[in-house]
Amino acid sequence: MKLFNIGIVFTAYRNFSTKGFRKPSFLSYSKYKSKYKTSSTMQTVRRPKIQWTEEQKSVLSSVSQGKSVFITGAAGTGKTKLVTEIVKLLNKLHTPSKVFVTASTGLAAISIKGQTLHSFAGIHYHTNDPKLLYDSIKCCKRAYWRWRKVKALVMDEISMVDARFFDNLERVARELRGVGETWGGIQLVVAGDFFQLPPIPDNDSLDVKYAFEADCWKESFDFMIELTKILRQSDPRLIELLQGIRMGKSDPEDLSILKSYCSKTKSDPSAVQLFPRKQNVKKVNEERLKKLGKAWMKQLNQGIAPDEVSICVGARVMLVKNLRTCKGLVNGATGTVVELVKSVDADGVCPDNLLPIVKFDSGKVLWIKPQEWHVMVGNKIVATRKQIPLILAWALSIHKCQGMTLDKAYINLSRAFGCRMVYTSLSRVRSMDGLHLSGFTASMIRADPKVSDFYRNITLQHNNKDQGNSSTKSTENSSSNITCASGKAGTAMFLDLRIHKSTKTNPKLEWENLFNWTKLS
Ligand SMILES: Nc1ncnc2c1ncn2[C@@H]1O[C@H](COP(=O)(O)OP(=O)(O)OP(=O)(O)O)[C@@H](O)[C@H]1O
Repeated sequence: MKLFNIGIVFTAYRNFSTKGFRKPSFLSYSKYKSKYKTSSTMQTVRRPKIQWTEEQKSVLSSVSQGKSVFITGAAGTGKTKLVTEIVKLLNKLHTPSKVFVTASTGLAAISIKGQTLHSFAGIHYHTNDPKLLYDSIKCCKRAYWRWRKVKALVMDEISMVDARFFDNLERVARELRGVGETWGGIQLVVAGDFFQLPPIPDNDSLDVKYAFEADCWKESFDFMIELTKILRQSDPRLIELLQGIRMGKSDPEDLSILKSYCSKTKSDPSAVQLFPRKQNVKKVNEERLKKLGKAWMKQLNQGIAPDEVSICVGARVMLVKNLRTCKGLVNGATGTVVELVKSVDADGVCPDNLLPIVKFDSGKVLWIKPQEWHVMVGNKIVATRKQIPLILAWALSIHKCQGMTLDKAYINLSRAFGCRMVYTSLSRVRSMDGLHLSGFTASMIRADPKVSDFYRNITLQHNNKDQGNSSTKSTENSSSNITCASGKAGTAMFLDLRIHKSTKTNPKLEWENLFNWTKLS
Protein backbone atom coordinates (compact mmCIF):
# COMPACT_ATOMS: atom_id res chain seq x y z
CA MET A 1 0.00 0.00 0.00
CA LYS A 2 1.33 3.41 -0.89
CA LEU A 3 1.55 6.36 1.44
CA PHE A 4 1.47 9.84 -0.02
CA ASN A 5 2.56 13.17 1.32
CA ILE A 6 0.48 16.00 0.03
CA GLY A 7 2.30 19.24 0.66
CA ILE A 8 1.50 22.87 0.27
CA VAL A 9 1.03 23.71 -3.36
CA PHE A 10 1.96 27.29 -2.88
CA THR A 11 2.34 29.50 0.12
CA ALA A 12 2.18 32.99 1.52
CA TYR A 13 2.17 35.89 -0.87
CA ARG A 14 1.95 39.30 0.61
CA ASN A 15 -0.47 41.71 -0.97
CA PHE A 16 -1.69 38.96 -3.21
CA SER A 17 -3.97 40.38 -5.84
CA THR A 18 -7.56 39.20 -5.72
CA LYS A 19 -7.51 39.22 -9.50
CA GLY A 20 -7.76 35.83 -11.02
CA PHE A 21 -9.14 34.27 -7.85
CA ARG A 22 -12.04 32.03 -8.45
CA LYS A 23 -14.22 30.02 -6.19
CA PRO A 24 -13.02 26.46 -5.61
CA SER A 25 -14.47 24.23 -8.28
CA PHE A 26 -15.32 20.58 -7.94
CA LEU A 27 -15.24 17.88 -10.54
CA SER A 28 -18.29 15.74 -10.12
CA TYR A 29 -16.61 12.49 -11.00
CA SER A 30 -19.65 10.52 -11.92
CA LYS A 31 -17.66 7.35 -12.44
CA TYR A 32 -16.26 7.57 -8.90
CA LYS A 33 -19.65 8.46 -7.58
CA SER A 34 -21.20 5.39 -9.05
CA LYS A 35 -18.26 3.22 -7.97
CA TYR A 36 -18.54 4.33 -4.35
CA LYS A 37 -22.27 4.81 -4.42
CA THR A 38 -24.03 5.26 -1.10
CA SER A 39 -25.36 1.93 0.07
CA SER A 40 -29.04 1.85 0.71
CA THR A 41 -28.43 1.04 4.37
CA MET A 42 -26.23 4.08 4.92
CA GLN A 43 -28.08 7.04 6.24
CA THR A 44 -27.39 10.33 4.57
CA VAL A 45 -27.10 13.06 7.18
CA ARG A 46 -29.04 16.09 6.02
CA ARG A 47 -28.19 19.26 7.86
CA PRO A 48 -31.26 21.21 8.95
CA LYS A 49 -32.01 24.35 7.01
CA ILE A 50 -31.05 27.48 8.89
CA GLN A 51 -34.03 29.31 10.26
CA TRP A 52 -32.86 32.00 12.64
CA THR A 53 -34.34 31.70 16.10
CA GLU A 54 -35.99 34.72 17.73
CA GLU A 55 -32.89 35.12 19.91
CA GLN A 56 -30.58 35.08 16.90
CA LYS A 57 -32.85 37.54 15.10
CA SER A 58 -32.72 39.90 18.06
CA VAL A 59 -28.92 39.93 17.83
CA LEU A 60 -29.04 40.62 14.08
CA SER A 61 -31.43 43.46 14.74
CA SER A 62 -29.15 45.00 17.38
CA VAL A 63 -26.09 44.69 15.17
CA SER A 64 -27.94 46.38 12.32
CA GLN A 65 -28.62 49.29 14.70
CA GLY A 66 -24.88 49.68 15.21
CA LYS A 67 -24.87 48.21 18.73
CA SER A 68 -21.92 46.43 20.27
CA VAL A 69 -23.05 42.95 21.27
CA PHE A 70 -21.90 40.06 23.43
CA ILE A 71 -23.36 36.70 22.46
CA THR A 72 -23.02 33.83 24.88
CA GLY A 73 -24.80 30.51 25.33
CA ALA A 74 -24.11 26.83 25.72
CA ALA A 75 -22.23 24.79 23.13
CA GLY A 76 -24.30 24.35 19.98
CA THR A 77 -26.63 27.30 20.47
CA GLY A 78 -25.53 28.71 17.12
CA LYS A 79 -23.13 31.44 18.24
CA THR A 80 -20.58 30.87 15.49
CA LYS A 81 -23.23 30.38 12.80
CA LEU A 82 -24.76 33.66 13.89
CA VAL A 83 -21.37 35.38 13.83
CA THR A 84 -20.92 34.43 10.16
CA GLU A 85 -24.28 36.03 9.36
CA ILE A 86 -23.39 39.09 11.42
CA VAL A 87 -20.20 39.51 9.38
CA LYS A 88 -22.29 39.74 6.18
CA LEU A 89 -24.47 42.34 7.86
CA LEU A 90 -21.48 44.35 9.11
CA ASN A 91 -19.93 44.26 5.64
CA LYS A 92 -23.06 45.95 4.32
CA LEU A 93 -23.15 48.45 7.19
CA HIS A 94 -19.51 49.50 7.17
CA THR A 95 -18.08 48.12 3.88
CA PRO A 96 -15.93 44.97 4.08
CA SER A 97 -12.62 46.81 4.30
CA LYS A 98 -13.62 48.24 7.69
CA VAL A 99 -14.83 45.00 9.22
CA PHE A 100 -12.27 42.72 10.87
CA VAL A 101 -13.16 39.18 11.83
CA THR A 102 -11.06 37.50 14.52
CA ALA A 103 -11.04 34.59 16.94
CA SER A 104 -8.84 33.69 19.87
CA THR A 105 -7.40 30.60 18.15
CA GLY A 106 -6.25 29.88 14.61
CA LEU A 107 -8.73 27.06 14.20
CA ALA A 108 -11.69 29.13 15.33
CA ALA A 109 -10.52 31.95 13.05
CA ILE A 110 -10.46 29.61 10.04
CA SER A 111 -14.05 28.56 10.61
CA ILE A 112 -15.27 32.16 10.40
CA LYS A 113 -12.89 33.12 7.59
CA GLY A 114 -10.96 35.51 9.77
CA GLN A 115 -7.61 35.92 11.45
CA THR A 116 -6.44 35.48 15.02
CA LEU A 117 -7.04 38.35 17.42
CA HIS A 118 -3.29 38.61 17.97
CA SER A 119 -2.60 38.88 14.26
CA PHE A 120 -5.29 41.54 13.77
CA ALA A 121 -3.95 43.51 16.72
CA GLY A 122 -0.37 43.32 15.46
CA ILE A 123 0.98 41.40 18.45
CA HIS A 124 3.74 38.93 17.76
CA TYR A 125 4.74 38.05 21.29
CA HIS A 126 2.92 37.66 24.56
CA THR A 127 2.96 40.52 27.03
CA ASN A 128 0.56 41.92 29.57
CA ASP A 129 2.49 45.18 29.84
CA PRO A 130 0.13 47.76 28.31
CA LYS A 131 2.91 50.23 27.44
CA LEU A 132 5.00 47.58 25.67
CA LEU A 133 1.93 46.38 23.83
CA TYR A 134 0.95 49.88 22.74
CA ASP A 135 4.48 50.70 21.56
CA SER A 136 4.89 47.48 19.60
CA ILE A 137 1.54 47.90 17.84
CA LYS A 138 2.29 51.53 17.06
CA CYS A 139 5.58 50.53 15.44
CA CYS A 140 3.84 48.05 13.15
CA LYS A 141 2.55 50.13 10.26
CA ARG A 142 -0.03 47.64 9.10
CA ALA A 143 -1.43 47.07 12.57
CA TYR A 144 -1.61 50.81 13.20
CA TRP A 145 -3.51 51.21 9.95
CA ARG A 146 -5.93 48.42 10.89
CA TRP A 147 -6.71 49.99 14.27
CA ARG A 148 -7.30 53.36 12.63
CA LYS A 149 -9.53 51.93 9.93
CA VAL A 150 -11.62 49.36 11.76
CA LYS A 151 -15.29 50.20 12.25
CA ALA A 152 -16.47 46.80 13.43
CA LEU A 153 -14.43 44.15 15.22
CA VAL A 154 -15.67 40.56 15.62
CA MET A 155 -14.12 38.27 18.26
CA ASP A 156 -15.19 34.64 18.46
CA GLU A 157 -14.30 32.10 21.20
CA ILE A 158 -13.86 34.86 23.80
CA SER A 159 -13.58 32.25 26.59
CA MET A 160 -9.92 31.85 25.64
CA VAL A 161 -9.12 35.58 25.80
CA ASP A 162 -7.46 36.84 28.98
CA ALA A 163 -9.02 39.82 30.83
CA ARG A 164 -5.74 41.77 30.86
CA PHE A 165 -5.37 41.31 27.12
CA PHE A 166 -8.97 42.48 26.56
CA ASP A 167 -8.36 45.62 28.66
CA ASN A 168 -5.08 46.33 26.91
CA LEU A 169 -6.66 46.09 23.47
CA GLU A 170 -9.45 48.44 24.53
CA ARG A 171 -6.87 50.96 25.62
CA VAL A 172 -4.88 50.53 22.41
CA ALA A 173 -8.07 51.12 20.40
CA ARG A 174 -8.87 54.33 22.26
CA GLU A 175 -5.36 55.71 22.09
CA LEU A 176 -4.49 54.78 18.52
CA ARG A 177 -7.79 56.05 17.20
CA GLY A 178 -7.65 59.20 19.30
CA VAL A 179 -11.29 58.71 20.31
CA GLY A 180 -12.16 58.81 24.00
CA GLU A 181 -15.13 56.41 23.78
CA THR A 182 -14.79 52.78 24.92
CA TRP A 183 -12.91 50.84 22.23
CA GLY A 184 -12.43 54.14 20.41
CA GLY A 185 -15.99 53.88 19.07
CA ILE A 186 -15.50 50.49 17.35
CA GLN A 187 -18.65 48.36 17.05
CA LEU A 188 -17.78 45.12 18.87
CA VAL A 189 -19.29 41.71 18.24
CA VAL A 190 -18.00 39.22 20.80
CA ALA A 191 -19.12 35.60 21.12
CA GLY A 192 -18.23 32.64 23.30
CA ASP A 193 -19.13 30.41 26.21
CA PHE A 194 -17.11 30.85 29.38
CA PHE A 195 -17.99 27.31 30.47
CA GLN A 196 -15.80 26.02 27.64
CA LEU A 197 -12.02 26.10 27.41
CA PRO A 198 -10.46 28.99 29.38
CA PRO A 199 -7.53 31.30 28.52
CA ILE A 200 -4.16 29.58 28.69
CA PRO A 201 -2.45 31.08 31.77
CA ASP A 202 0.94 32.80 31.48
CA ASN A 203 4.02 30.82 32.35
CA ASP A 204 4.64 32.99 35.38
CA SER A 205 1.12 32.81 36.79
CA LEU A 206 -1.51 30.15 37.01
CA ASP A 207 -4.22 32.69 37.61
CA VAL A 208 -6.92 32.58 34.94
CA LYS A 209 -8.66 35.90 34.36
CA TYR A 210 -11.65 35.69 32.06
CA ALA A 211 -12.53 38.46 29.67
CA PHE A 212 -15.67 39.20 31.72
CA GLU A 213 -13.33 40.22 34.54
CA ALA A 214 -11.80 42.95 32.39
CA ASP A 215 -12.30 46.50 33.72
CA CYS A 216 -13.83 47.63 30.42
CA TRP A 217 -16.11 44.58 30.02
CA LYS A 218 -19.38 46.12 31.14
CA GLU A 219 -19.12 49.30 29.15
CA SER A 220 -17.97 47.45 26.04
CA PHE A 221 -21.48 46.28 25.12
CA ASP A 222 -24.90 47.80 24.47
CA PHE A 223 -26.54 44.43 24.16
CA MET A 224 -25.74 41.09 25.71
CA ILE A 225 -27.65 37.91 25.14
CA GLU A 226 -27.46 34.32 26.19
CA LEU A 227 -28.71 32.08 23.39
CA THR A 228 -30.70 29.27 24.93
CA LYS A 229 -31.95 27.08 22.09
CA ILE A 230 -29.61 24.17 21.52
CA LEU A 231 -29.32 23.62 17.78
CA ARG A 232 -26.56 21.02 17.61
CA GLN A 233 -28.40 18.31 19.52
CA SER A 234 -32.07 17.44 19.32
CA ASP A 235 -32.21 14.71 21.99
CA PRO A 236 -33.78 16.43 25.05
CA ARG A 237 -32.08 14.01 27.46
CA LEU A 238 -28.63 14.82 26.07
CA ILE A 239 -29.37 18.54 26.10
CA GLU A 240 -30.43 18.37 29.73
CA LEU A 241 -27.43 16.27 30.70
CA LEU A 242 -25.02 18.67 29.01
CA GLN A 243 -26.66 21.62 30.75
CA GLY A 244 -25.94 19.96 34.10
CA ILE A 245 -22.31 19.21 33.21
CA ARG A 246 -21.83 22.76 31.90
CA MET A 247 -22.78 24.11 35.32
CA GLY A 248 -20.56 21.55 37.07
CA LYS A 249 -23.50 19.61 38.47
CA SER A 250 -23.22 15.86 38.71
CA ASP A 251 -26.73 14.57 39.11
CA PRO A 252 -26.75 10.82 40.02
CA GLU A 253 -29.17 10.10 37.18
CA ASP A 254 -26.90 11.91 34.69
CA LEU A 255 -23.88 10.05 36.05
CA SER A 256 -25.44 6.66 35.62
CA ILE A 257 -26.37 7.56 32.03
CA LEU A 258 -22.81 8.67 31.33
CA LYS A 259 -21.39 5.54 32.91
CA SER A 260 -23.56 3.42 30.66
CA TYR A 261 -21.70 5.02 27.75
CA CYS A 262 -18.31 4.12 29.18
CA SER A 263 -16.85 1.15 27.39
CA LYS A 264 -13.37 -0.21 27.15
CA THR A 265 -13.79 -1.52 23.65
CA LYS A 266 -13.88 0.98 20.83
CA SER A 267 -16.98 -0.47 19.28
CA ASP A 268 -17.19 2.00 16.43
CA PRO A 269 -13.91 2.43 14.57
CA SER A 270 -15.34 5.26 12.47
CA ALA A 271 -15.90 7.47 15.55
CA VAL A 272 -13.36 10.23 16.05
CA GLN A 273 -11.31 9.67 19.21
CA LEU A 274 -10.98 12.78 21.38
CA PHE A 275 -8.14 13.10 23.86
CA PRO A 276 -7.14 15.83 26.30
CA ARG A 277 -3.49 15.58 25.28
CA LYS A 278 -1.74 15.92 21.93
CA GLN A 279 0.61 12.98 22.59
CA ASN A 280 -2.33 10.56 22.64
CA VAL A 281 -3.73 12.09 19.47
CA LYS A 282 -0.42 11.68 17.71
CA LYS A 283 0.02 8.14 18.97
CA VAL A 284 -3.37 6.95 17.78
CA ASN A 285 -3.05 8.60 14.37
CA GLU A 286 0.43 7.19 13.85
CA GLU A 287 -0.52 3.70 14.99
CA ARG A 288 -3.59 3.61 12.81
CA LEU A 289 -1.69 4.85 9.79
CA LYS A 290 0.98 2.23 10.33
CA LYS A 291 -1.66 -0.44 10.71
CA LEU A 292 -2.75 0.29 7.20
CA GLY A 293 0.50 -1.22 6.05
CA LYS A 294 3.14 1.47 5.71
CA ALA A 295 5.97 2.45 8.04
CA TRP A 296 5.67 5.93 9.39
CA MET A 297 8.19 8.20 7.74
CA LYS A 298 7.68 11.80 8.73
CA GLN A 299 6.34 13.49 11.77
CA LEU A 300 2.80 14.52 11.11
CA ASN A 301 1.93 18.09 11.68
CA GLN A 302 -1.45 17.81 13.30
CA GLY A 303 -2.48 21.44 13.00
CA ILE A 304 -5.48 22.40 10.98
CA ALA A 305 -4.27 22.63 7.41
CA PRO A 306 -0.89 21.14 8.38
CA ASP A 307 2.13 21.75 6.15
CA GLU A 308 2.03 18.17 5.09
CA VAL A 309 -0.50 15.44 5.45
CA SER A 310 0.33 11.79 4.86
CA ILE A 311 -2.57 9.69 3.72
CA CYS A 312 -3.24 6.39 2.08
CA VAL A 313 -6.25 4.43 1.00
CA GLY A 314 -8.19 3.49 4.11
CA ALA A 315 -7.05 6.52 6.12
CA ARG A 316 -9.70 8.17 8.29
CA VAL A 317 -9.78 11.85 7.46
CA MET A 318 -11.65 14.99 8.48
CA LEU A 319 -12.52 18.01 6.36
CA VAL A 320 -11.11 21.23 7.74
CA LYS A 321 -13.03 23.50 5.41
CA ASN A 322 -16.68 23.88 4.43
CA LEU A 323 -16.97 22.50 0.89
CA ARG A 324 -20.65 21.96 0.29
CA THR A 325 -22.58 23.08 3.33
CA CYS A 326 -25.98 22.04 1.97
CA LYS A 327 -24.75 18.45 1.54
CA GLY A 328 -23.16 18.26 4.97
CA LEU A 329 -19.60 18.41 3.58
CA VAL A 330 -18.56 20.89 6.23
CA ASN A 331 -15.63 21.52 8.50
CA GLY A 332 -15.58 18.48 10.83
CA ALA A 333 -17.14 15.96 8.40
CA THR A 334 -15.31 12.65 8.61
CA GLY A 335 -14.79 9.92 6.07
CA THR A 336 -12.36 7.40 4.62
CA VAL A 337 -9.97 7.73 1.71
CA VAL A 338 -11.13 5.21 -0.88
CA GLU A 339 -8.81 5.97 -3.76
CA LEU A 340 -5.97 8.24 -4.88
CA VAL A 341 -6.26 9.45 -8.45
CA LYS A 342 -4.27 11.68 -10.75
CA SER A 343 -5.84 15.05 -11.42
CA VAL A 344 -6.12 16.52 -14.88
CA ASP A 345 -6.00 20.29 -15.18
CA ALA A 346 -7.94 22.42 -17.64
CA ASP A 347 -5.31 21.89 -20.37
CA GLY A 348 -5.47 18.15 -20.00
CA VAL A 349 -2.07 18.08 -18.29
CA CYS A 350 -1.60 15.51 -15.54
CA PRO A 351 0.28 17.13 -12.64
CA ASP A 352 2.26 14.78 -10.44
CA ASN A 353 -0.04 15.09 -7.46
CA LEU A 354 -2.38 12.30 -6.60
CA LEU A 355 -5.58 13.51 -5.07
CA PRO A 356 -7.78 11.56 -2.67
CA ILE A 357 -11.35 10.47 -3.19
CA VAL A 358 -13.09 10.43 0.16
CA LYS A 359 -16.21 8.55 1.04
CA PHE A 360 -17.77 10.57 3.84
CA ASP A 361 -19.68 8.92 6.67
CA SER A 362 -22.82 10.57 5.34
CA GLY A 363 -22.41 8.43 2.21
CA LYS A 364 -21.29 11.30 -0.03
CA VAL A 365 -18.23 10.70 -2.17
CA LEU A 366 -16.02 13.60 -3.16
CA TRP A 367 -12.80 14.00 -5.02
CA ILE A 368 -10.87 16.37 -2.79
CA LYS A 369 -8.99 19.05 -4.65
CA PRO A 370 -6.63 21.56 -3.07
CA GLN A 371 -8.47 24.46 -1.45
CA GLU A 372 -7.36 27.97 -0.78
CA TRP A 373 -7.09 29.60 2.64
CA HIS A 374 -6.74 33.32 2.78
CA VAL A 375 -5.47 35.62 5.47
CA MET A 376 -7.71 38.64 5.23
CA VAL A 377 -6.99 42.14 6.33
CA GLY A 378 -10.40 43.72 5.96
CA ASN A 379 -11.52 42.63 2.51
CA LYS A 380 -7.98 42.28 1.19
CA ILE A 381 -6.16 39.00 0.80
CA VAL A 382 -2.62 39.38 2.18
CA ALA A 383 -1.56 35.76 2.15
CA THR A 384 -2.88 32.59 0.66
CA ARG A 385 -2.23 28.92 1.04
CA LYS A 386 -3.48 26.13 -1.16
CA GLN A 387 -3.65 22.55 -0.07
CA ILE A 388 -5.76 19.49 0.55
CA PRO A 389 -8.36 20.36 3.22
CA LEU A 390 -7.93 17.16 5.17
CA ILE A 391 -6.34 16.05 8.41
CA LEU A 392 -6.00 12.54 9.81
CA ALA A 393 -9.01 11.89 11.98
CA TRP A 394 -8.70 8.69 13.90
CA ALA A 395 -8.03 11.01 16.83
CA LEU A 396 -8.23 14.71 17.73
CA SER A 397 -7.35 16.74 20.79
CA ILE A 398 -10.22 18.20 22.79
CA HIS A 399 -8.73 21.66 22.26
CA LYS A 400 -8.81 21.14 18.51
CA CYS A 401 -12.42 20.02 18.52
CA GLN A 402 -13.80 23.09 20.34
CA GLY A 403 -16.38 24.58 17.98
CA MET A 404 -16.88 21.37 15.99
CA THR A 405 -20.04 19.35 15.51
CA LEU A 406 -19.38 15.59 15.33
CA ASP A 407 -21.75 12.78 14.43
CA LYS A 408 -19.88 10.34 16.67
CA ALA A 409 -16.90 10.45 19.00
CA TYR A 410 -14.99 8.10 21.25
CA ILE A 411 -13.97 10.34 24.15
CA ASN A 412 -11.11 9.26 26.37
CA LEU A 413 -10.96 11.49 29.44
CA SER A 414 -8.41 9.51 31.42
CA ARG A 415 -5.80 12.29 31.26
CA ALA A 416 -8.18 15.24 31.29
CA PHE A 417 -6.87 18.45 32.82
CA GLY A 418 -8.80 21.58 33.73
CA CYS A 419 -12.49 21.47 34.52
CA ARG A 420 -13.89 22.30 31.09
CA MET A 421 -12.79 19.24 29.12
CA VAL A 422 -15.76 17.01 29.95
CA TYR A 423 -18.31 19.58 28.84
CA THR A 424 -16.39 20.79 25.79
CA SER A 425 -15.86 17.25 24.46
CA LEU A 426 -19.29 15.79 25.24
CA SER A 427 -21.08 18.75 23.72
CA ARG A 428 -19.56 18.03 20.28
CA VAL A 429 -21.82 15.08 19.47
CA ARG A 430 -25.28 15.50 18.02
CA SER A 431 -26.88 12.60 19.89
CA MET A 432 -26.28 9.98 22.56
CA ASP A 433 -26.03 7.36 19.81
CA GLY A 434 -22.78 8.95 18.70
CA LEU A 435 -21.22 8.91 22.17
CA HIS A 436 -18.57 6.45 23.42
CA LEU A 437 -16.87 7.37 26.66
CA SER A 438 -13.92 6.15 28.69
CA GLY A 439 -11.74 7.27 31.58
CA PHE A 440 -14.65 9.27 32.98
CA THR A 441 -15.25 9.81 36.69
CA ALA A 442 -17.87 11.90 38.43
CA SER A 443 -15.24 14.18 40.00
CA MET A 444 -14.38 15.45 36.51
CA ILE A 445 -17.66 17.34 36.31
CA ARG A 446 -16.69 20.70 37.66
CA ALA A 447 -17.29 24.29 36.67
CA ASP A 448 -15.11 27.21 37.64
CA PRO A 449 -16.98 29.03 40.45
CA LYS A 450 -16.02 32.38 38.86
CA VAL A 451 -17.77 31.40 35.64
CA SER A 452 -20.78 30.01 37.50
CA ASP A 453 -21.07 33.31 39.38
CA PHE A 454 -20.85 35.29 36.16
CA TYR A 455 -23.79 33.39 34.68
CA ARG A 456 -25.72 33.28 37.95
CA ASN A 457 -25.59 37.02 38.32
CA ILE A 458 -26.62 37.75 34.81
CA THR A 459 -29.88 39.61 34.66
CA LEU A 460 -31.84 40.30 31.56
CA GLN A 461 -33.06 43.72 30.77
CA HIS A 462 -35.74 44.39 28.26
CA ASN A 463 -35.01 47.80 26.90
CA ASN A 464 -37.26 49.87 24.82
CA LYS A 465 -35.49 50.28 21.56
CA ASP A 466 -37.83 53.14 20.68
CA GLN A 467 -36.60 55.15 23.66
CA GLY A 468 -33.45 56.17 21.88
CA ASN A 469 -31.05 54.38 24.20
CA SER A 470 -29.45 52.31 21.49
CA SER A 471 -26.43 54.44 20.82
CA THR A 472 -25.06 54.67 24.34
CA LYS A 473 -23.22 51.91 26.11
CA SER A 474 -25.31 50.56 28.96
CA THR A 475 -23.62 51.61 32.15
CA GLU A 476 -26.74 51.61 34.30
CA ASN A 477 -27.57 48.28 35.85
CA SER A 478 -24.37 47.13 34.31
CA SER A 479 -23.46 44.52 36.86
CA SER A 480 -23.13 41.73 34.29
CA ASN A 481 -26.43 42.65 32.75
CA ILE A 482 -27.65 40.94 29.70
CA THR A 483 -29.47 43.59 27.77
CA CYS A 484 -32.07 42.69 25.26
CA ALA A 485 -33.82 45.08 22.91
CA SER A 486 -37.55 44.76 22.96
CA GLY A 487 -40.30 46.11 20.74
CA LYS A 488 -42.53 46.75 23.74
CA ALA A 489 -42.83 50.46 24.49
CA GLY A 490 -41.78 51.93 27.78
CA THR A 491 -40.94 48.82 29.75
CA ALA A 492 -37.74 47.68 31.31
CA MET A 493 -37.75 44.20 32.69
CA PHE A 494 -35.15 42.21 34.52
CA LEU A 495 -35.21 38.48 34.49
CA ASP A 496 -32.82 36.43 36.52
CA LEU A 497 -31.07 33.77 34.52
CA ARG A 498 -31.16 31.49 37.53
CA ILE A 499 -34.26 29.98 35.94
CA HIS A 500 -31.93 28.87 33.21
CA LYS A 501 -31.36 25.38 34.60
CA SER A 502 -34.20 23.34 33.23
CA THR A 503 -36.07 21.20 35.69
CA LYS A 504 -35.84 17.46 35.31
CA THR A 505 -39.59 17.15 35.42
CA ASN A 506 -40.38 19.60 32.69
CA PRO A 507 -37.37 20.92 30.81
CA LYS A 508 -39.49 22.08 27.91
CA LEU A 509 -41.52 24.43 30.05
CA GLU A 510 -38.39 26.16 31.26
CA TRP A 511 -37.11 26.60 27.75
CA GLU A 512 -40.37 28.20 26.79
CA ASN A 513 -40.09 30.59 29.72
CA LEU A 514 -36.70 31.59 28.52
CA PHE A 515 -37.95 32.37 25.06
CA ASN A 516 -40.34 34.94 26.46
CA TRP A 517 -37.66 37.54 26.81
CA THR A 518 -36.39 37.19 23.30
CA LYS A 519 -39.72 37.37 21.53
CA LEU A 520 -39.68 40.74 19.93
CA SER A 521 -42.92 40.96 18.06
N1 LIG B 1 -30.86 28.88 13.35
C1 LIG B 1 -30.33 27.68 13.13
N2 LIG B 1 -31.09 26.70 12.57
C2 LIG B 1 -30.59 25.45 12.37
N3 LIG B 1 -29.32 25.08 12.68
C3 LIG B 1 -28.52 26.00 13.24
C4 LIG B 1 -28.97 27.36 13.49
N4 LIG B 1 -27.94 28.05 14.05
C5 LIG B 1 -26.90 27.18 14.14
N5 LIG B 1 -27.25 25.97 13.66
C6 LIG B 1 -26.44 24.74 13.59
O1 LIG B 1 -26.20 24.30 14.93
C7 LIG B 1 -24.90 23.71 15.04
C8 LIG B 1 -24.12 24.42 16.14
O2 LIG B 1 -23.90 25.78 15.74
P1 LIG B 1 -22.57 26.57 16.14
O3 LIG B 1 -21.36 25.75 15.86
O4 LIG B 1 -22.70 27.92 15.54
O5 LIG B 1 -22.79 26.63 17.72
P2 LIG B 1 -21.86 27.32 18.81
O6 LIG B 1 -22.80 27.94 19.79
O7 LIG B 1 -20.87 28.22 18.17
O8 LIG B 1 -21.16 26.05 19.43
P3 LIG B 1 -19.76 25.95 20.22
O9 LIG B 1 -19.92 26.80 21.46
O10 LIG B 1 -19.67 24.50 20.53
O11 LIG B 1 -18.70 26.44 19.29
C9 LIG B 1 -24.24 23.87 13.67
O12 LIG B 1 -24.41 22.65 12.97
C10 LIG B 1 -25.05 24.98 13.01
O13 LIG B 1 -25.07 24.89 11.60
